Amino acid sequence: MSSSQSLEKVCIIGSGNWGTAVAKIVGNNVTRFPHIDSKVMMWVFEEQVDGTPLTEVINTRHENTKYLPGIQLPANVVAEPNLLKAARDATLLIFVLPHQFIRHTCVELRGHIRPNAKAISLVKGLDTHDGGLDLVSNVIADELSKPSGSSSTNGNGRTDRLDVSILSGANIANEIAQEKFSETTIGYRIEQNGRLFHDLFNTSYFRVNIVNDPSGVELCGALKNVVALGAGFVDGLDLGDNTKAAIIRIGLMEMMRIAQYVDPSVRDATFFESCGIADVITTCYGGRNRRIAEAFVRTGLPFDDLEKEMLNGQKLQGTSTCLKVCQFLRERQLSQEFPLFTTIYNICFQGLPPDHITQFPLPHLSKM
Ligand SMILES: NC(=O)C1=CN([C@@H]2O[C@H](COP(=O)(O)OP(=O)(O)OC[C@H]3O[C@@H](n4cnc5c(N)ncnc54)[C@H](O)[C@@H]3O)[C@@H](O)[C@H]2O)C=CC1
Ligand SMILES: O=C(CO)COP(=O)(O)O
Repeated sequence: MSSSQSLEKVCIIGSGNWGTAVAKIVGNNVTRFPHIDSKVMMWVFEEQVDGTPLTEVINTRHENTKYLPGIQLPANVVAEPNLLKAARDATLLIFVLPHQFIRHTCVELRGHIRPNAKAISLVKGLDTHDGGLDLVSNVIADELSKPSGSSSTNGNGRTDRLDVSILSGANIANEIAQEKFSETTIGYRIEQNGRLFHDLFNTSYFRVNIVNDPSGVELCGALKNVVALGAGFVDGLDLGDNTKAAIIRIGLMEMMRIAQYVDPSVRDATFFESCGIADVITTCYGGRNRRIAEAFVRTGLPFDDLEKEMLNGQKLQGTSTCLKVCQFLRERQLSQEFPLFTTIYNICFQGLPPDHITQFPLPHLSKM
């Protein structure tokens, strides 16, 4: 095997606001490691920007003018519109797409990734499966480890399950792209892979901590987006900081309990990592879910219209996560135990007036 074949090779699957900020970090970091190829492939869902393909804009200007304007990318980040071409040589796959695009992207990739590939998901959202909630990391592992045809191996020539770590934290992409200090959390199943991804992402301004609680890290990232909608309603109603702090506190308590219903192995301690309380706070102050929920109250327009008008192609993750989580709770007769999540759902989807955000009954304390 030649030395270039034995190098780890990185492919970033996604090129939105966070995907592009991450490309800057990873593109710079790989040049420090002799065992990692310095070329970083980035799959771009192709679109025209002022009449030019976005991939061409990125590869000539080294800037994603649509999703992360004003930030220079390292020249070793190569934008590629063909998914299979982007990922075919990669041993380190970084998934950073809005959650609604994950499954079909993985189905397209099935049978086309390297047998020794490892993955990490930066996606904050959830999927559904047979009436239950499915973690995005499971969707990625399931879809990319499924047998194709009757072969005893799967289409990628691998017999084992793809290992998928999780990265999630208080990480507003624009701030990190400007190298403002923040922390993040990697949840690993296989410690060696957690350490490998730690090295790929860690910088002086983006401090990575690794924990052996992948489901906890992932559920934090998905569920906090629902709490952020509640914070946006508070802002839209001009209710002030004490009310927002209450929403954050109650939201965190409900997140911890929902996580237990989804995966009882989730650890409470994970909620005190960057992926937990810190991400709830940052998203409830600076995130897109908060901003659109505030506009929902002030304008009365539907979320879909506001997303199109205000986000320039970026995607909201909170509303569809709220729908899936509250359906999961309802089917298990658990809604009454989660009054904040249920109220947010009723405001988003059932026409409940937003001022009900502070009018829900408190659950019995012994249940918290
Ligand atoms: N933006 C942020 O500050 C952060 C985002 N995240 C999470 O990262 C994930 C990705 O978010 P962003 O990078 O911000 O994306 P984004 O919301 O900025 O951009 C949307 C992306 O979806 C792509 N897209 C549109 N239609 C598609 C299709 N049919 N198939 C595949 N891709 C399609 C667009 O090309 C674009 O790259 C989300 O789960 C988000 O919650 C996590 C931390 C921070
Ligand atoms: O996840 C985020 C910050 O950690 C970004 O949240 P929004 O998607 O609400 O902008």
